[in-house]
Amino acid sequence: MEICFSKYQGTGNDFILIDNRDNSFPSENISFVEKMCDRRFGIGCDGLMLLENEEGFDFKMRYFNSDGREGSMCGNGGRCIVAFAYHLGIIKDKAHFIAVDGEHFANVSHDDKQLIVKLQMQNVLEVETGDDYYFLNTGSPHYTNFIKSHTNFDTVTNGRAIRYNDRFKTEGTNVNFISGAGNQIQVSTYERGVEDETYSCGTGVVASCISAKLQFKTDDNHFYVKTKGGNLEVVFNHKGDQNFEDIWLKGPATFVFDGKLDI
Ligand SMILES: N[C@H](CCC[C@H](N)C(=O)O)C(=O)O
Repeated sequence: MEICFSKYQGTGNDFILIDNRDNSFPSENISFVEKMCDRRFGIGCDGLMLLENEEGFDFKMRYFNSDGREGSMCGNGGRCIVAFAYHLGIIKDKAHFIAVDGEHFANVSHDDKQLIVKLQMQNVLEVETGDDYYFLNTGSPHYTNFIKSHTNFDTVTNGRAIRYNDRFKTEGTNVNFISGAGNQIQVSTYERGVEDETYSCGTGVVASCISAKLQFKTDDNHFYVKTKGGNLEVVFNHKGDQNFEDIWLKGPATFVFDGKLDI
């Protein structure tokens, strides 16, 4: 069997995209998905996505972490699958799709050289606030904490210590480290399911902006975020307390190459 795929990246968070509208992809085969995602024995990516048909929507997004297991929502992945649907001609400049965490709207635009996708994320109704951390779900679970500077900061070692502590070792969590102030922050993320630092994490960036809003008590609802792989913007409506609505994640979603795999 031949599998056609496309590689995309959104601020360095990279994905394999497969048009599975005919349902031919062996998605139950965890070790096969894991191998496709492997950077040495496969194509290489942080996650793999299937674009499928769903009545009432432009498409359905199914997301797999690079460990081969179907995961929770992926913000950069959501932006990339919208770009993929745009290139396939399934959508024009607007998308309405369904993912594991519910329905999403998105808009596609261009800047001088790339495709920009703005994706609406689920509302956040609850933020756990600890002495030195926040913990919230933006489609995926995110632990966030603030550091003085990213210079010489070891995201992998520090992230792994939190992800595998007694609280999180079974279910796992993504862990974000935030530096900066006000509405301009830098974020690094240790991702569960990849079990490594990724260059950017969309749901993590959203969680970090909400945490920064609560931490810095700024009036701004428009955040500018630097990640290892590029810049993202987040806007939301803070309804008060822990209640955030109309959350949008915006940034480039870029086609890298197409390929074919014989299995
Ligand atoms: N990179 C993704 C997050 C994937 C979440 C996944 N690692 C998990 O929680 O299992 C993003 O852009 O939002």
